[in-house]
Amino acid sequence: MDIVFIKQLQVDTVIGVYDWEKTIQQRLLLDLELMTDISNAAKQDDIRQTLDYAVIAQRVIGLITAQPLELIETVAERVAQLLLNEFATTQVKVSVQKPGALEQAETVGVTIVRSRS
Ligand SMILES: Nc1nc2c(c(=O)[nH]1)N=C([C@H](O)[C@@H](O)CO)CN2
Repeated sequence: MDIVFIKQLQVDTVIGVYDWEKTIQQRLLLDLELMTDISNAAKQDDIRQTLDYAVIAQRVIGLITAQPLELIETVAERVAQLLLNEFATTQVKVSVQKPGALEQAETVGVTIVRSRS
């Protein structure tokens, strides 16, 4: 199986558990991997036969910025379900980092893998 991926997608949004976080935007960084078969697209050099990463990026940014959320876990799960529901992929890996969250760490985050059931 092949993979279409996006690394370090920057999304500025309202995210966090604490009251002070609900009035500011913070940056999330997303790594997305979508399992798919790219062989036909490659053979025919045809964007219509693969997953367009530009379309995926815009859709994911739209989803995340649509409403405030508390947990990065919720972001990861919602993004995974969107990718499985709207794009031709059987399995996705979604990592969400919140680099500003911990002063003592470069970054924090979660990674999930979800498959079409
Ligand atoms: N597992 C998680 N732990 C924490 C989260 C989270 O989303 N998932 N969020 C926070 C706060 O919002 C924090 O980022 C504020 O700096 C704390 N722990």
